[in-house]
Amino acid sequence: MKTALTIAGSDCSGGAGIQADIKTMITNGVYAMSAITALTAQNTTGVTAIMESTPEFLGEQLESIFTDIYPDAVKIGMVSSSSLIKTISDKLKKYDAKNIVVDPVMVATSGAKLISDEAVSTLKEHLFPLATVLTPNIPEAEVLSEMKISNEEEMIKAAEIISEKYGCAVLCKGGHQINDANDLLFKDGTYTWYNGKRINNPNTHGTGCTLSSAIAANLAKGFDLDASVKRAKDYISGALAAMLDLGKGSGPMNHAFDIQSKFTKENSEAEQ
Ligand SMILES: Nc1ncnc2c1ncn2[C@@H]1O[C@H](COP(=O)(O)OP(=O)(O)OP(=O)(O)O)[C@@H](O)[C@H]1O
Ligand SMILES: Cc1ncc(COP(=O)(O)O)c(N)n1
Repeated sequence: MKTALTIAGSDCSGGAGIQADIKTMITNGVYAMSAITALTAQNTTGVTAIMESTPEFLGEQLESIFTDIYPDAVKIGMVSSSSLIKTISDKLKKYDAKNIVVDPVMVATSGAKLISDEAVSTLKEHLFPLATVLTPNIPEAEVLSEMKISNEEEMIKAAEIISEKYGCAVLCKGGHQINDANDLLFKDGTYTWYNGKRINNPNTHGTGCTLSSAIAANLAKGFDLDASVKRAKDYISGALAAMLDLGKGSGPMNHAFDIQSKFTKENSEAEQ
């Protein structure tokens, strides 16, 4: 069985972070492992507390993983401080990690800031150059390209700037309303659109985490980047279209939409 590792923060409410990543990796057919960068106390309405891992403890987690079950792909999500980012880049280099998907998580859907300003420059210097693909949303792509994005041409330009600056592919995600949930992959000087149909679902907590983990899982299985993005896009569309509605704020998606039918009959029997 192929294996994937998520290096990210825990979301105790289960919709984003490590929890979303593990659900996504399992349902995309790989064995999932996790190295936790921080514990968050959060739910669908917001983040109330963050407790970071120490760099030493994060380093120990990564040593345990890489010296035993080598990951075929690595996804990196919320990493809030420079020392944690440096620990990750040191270990990825030490173990020659492959298929690295970096989701530059900066702000949660609920509005909470998940990274310090100093850490953004450390991400750029130490982690982005190791990435196979970066997956910024539009606000993150604006920060990284230092330009405003208000149409598709500007999305292409921003992705090109980021790709050239860091020498990796860039998937600029269009979930933030510019178009119909169309994402742009800029790679090797050219671009491809991955068109999605906007699903009228207000519950989008964890979409970024889920998409990047689905890409990592498919890279782990041996698909190339284009095929992995296409498969990840199909997966997230299915998870959103399942219209799960939990919590008081922007709720989580149904990561298990594909296997849920197996349980539908017994769940409804149990409810009666
Ligand atoms: N309403 C929607 N319908 C269909 N696809 C969507 C919708 N919202 C987001 N997506 C898709 O979800 C993926 C994540 O995009 P988005 O821009 O929301 O990322 P993000 O902002 O990093 O996510 P997060 O909300 O987790 O921070 C993209 O493939 C995007 O096109
Ligand atoms: C631990 C953790 N990692 C990432 C996110 C971003 O996800 P979203 O923007 O969908 O809330 C989050 N809320 N929590």
